[in-house]
Amino acid sequence: MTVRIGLIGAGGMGRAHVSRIENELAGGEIVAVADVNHEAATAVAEPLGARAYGSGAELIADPDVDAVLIATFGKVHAPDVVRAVEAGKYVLCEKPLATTAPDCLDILQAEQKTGKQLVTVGFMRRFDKGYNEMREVLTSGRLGYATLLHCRHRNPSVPESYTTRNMIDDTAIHEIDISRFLLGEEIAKVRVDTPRATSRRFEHLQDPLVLVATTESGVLIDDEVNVNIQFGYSIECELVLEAGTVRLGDQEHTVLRDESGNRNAICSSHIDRFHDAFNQEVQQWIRAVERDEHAGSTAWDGYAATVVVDAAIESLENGGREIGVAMIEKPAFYA
Ligand SMILES: NC(=O)c1ccc[n+]([C@@H]2O[C@H](COP(=O)([O-])OP(=O)(O)OC[C@H]3O[C@@H](n4cnc5c(N)ncnc54)[C@H](O)[C@@H]3O)[C@@H](O)[C@H]2O)c1
Ligand SMILES: O[C@H]1[C@H](O)[C@@H](O)[C@H](O)[C@@H](O)[C@H]1O
Repeated sequence: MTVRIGLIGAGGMGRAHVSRIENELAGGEIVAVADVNHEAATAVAEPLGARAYGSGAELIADPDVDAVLIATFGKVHAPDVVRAVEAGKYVLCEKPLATTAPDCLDILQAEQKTGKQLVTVGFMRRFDKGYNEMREVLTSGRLGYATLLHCRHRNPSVPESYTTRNMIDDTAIHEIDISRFLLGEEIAKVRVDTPRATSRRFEHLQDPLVLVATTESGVLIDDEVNVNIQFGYSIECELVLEAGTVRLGDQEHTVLRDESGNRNAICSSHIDRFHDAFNQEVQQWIRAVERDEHAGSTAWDGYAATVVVDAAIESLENGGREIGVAMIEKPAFYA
């Protein structure tokens, strides 16, 4: 069976997913594309012989769409996720699931009503080889339990429209999710530190930021979010255990050695750094939809990350005060 996929959001991420589904992965085809910018939808749809729509609602109602891939702006994800779920369609929604906890709760409620897990959140780092090896070191128990997790999320630059809030709800959300994935527990409290700002930023940005979070068992997580580092895209992570440490290895496949020394190439964005993880994520989702099964992170994971984002933003707005993360009790549906 070929899974007939409808894409909502024909921007950078949407087009990257179309390219992987059409050229690199098996088992899926794009049959419809929706974007509020109808021209953008048509430009992606036409070469594929797919239908173009001006809204997610029309695309979700199309009976030829088996499953929905959402790559619109985070703050507009929720209504389309709810519509897709109510239509009984599997949905892979780019991160964040939604930008507020109430929007995430609407999704959790809609999904539970169907009695079936239909929502996957695009936390693609969960498919990265390095993070999975780190997790294996922790779960094997051979180095004891975790005490600290050091993370760095560095982007070369961001557009002027990018806000300080986005540094948390769009960028740090990756570390919030991967910390939960690695450590297997929830984050209990968080604060945001604001060091001296770089001159290489737009004036309105508080860049860099450091999120300092503590998990339920007391593991301390520090996450440097630095979105104007200039030199490239650099994601680092080190887990400290009782009897050793494990960190993500070098991001590139080769190291060049010549008269200038040893060096490897620098990634330029999430597209090259997480190419394999994105492919794994989308391929596993397509295969799972074929089998009528859920794959990847759940709507609960989307909610759990967003409540930490909310607490971090509250901290930022209150001079870096530590804020407790207020979560609902996890429904048995997501156990
Ligand atoms: N996993 C990752 O590492 C990663 C990387 C980049 C972006 N993303 C996520 O992908 C999503 C899209 O990001 P992007 O960089 O492609 O943004 P983008 O601005 O390039 O594209 C977004 C598109 O959505 C369309 N759109 C906006 N609101 C809409 C609506 N209500 N209905 C239909 N179309 C609508 C816009 O017209 C635009 O074409 C975001 O959620 C972002 O966080 C994830
Ligand atoms: O590092 C990038 C960057 O911070 C983007 O703004 C975000 O949308 C991506 O998801 C992330 O991988």
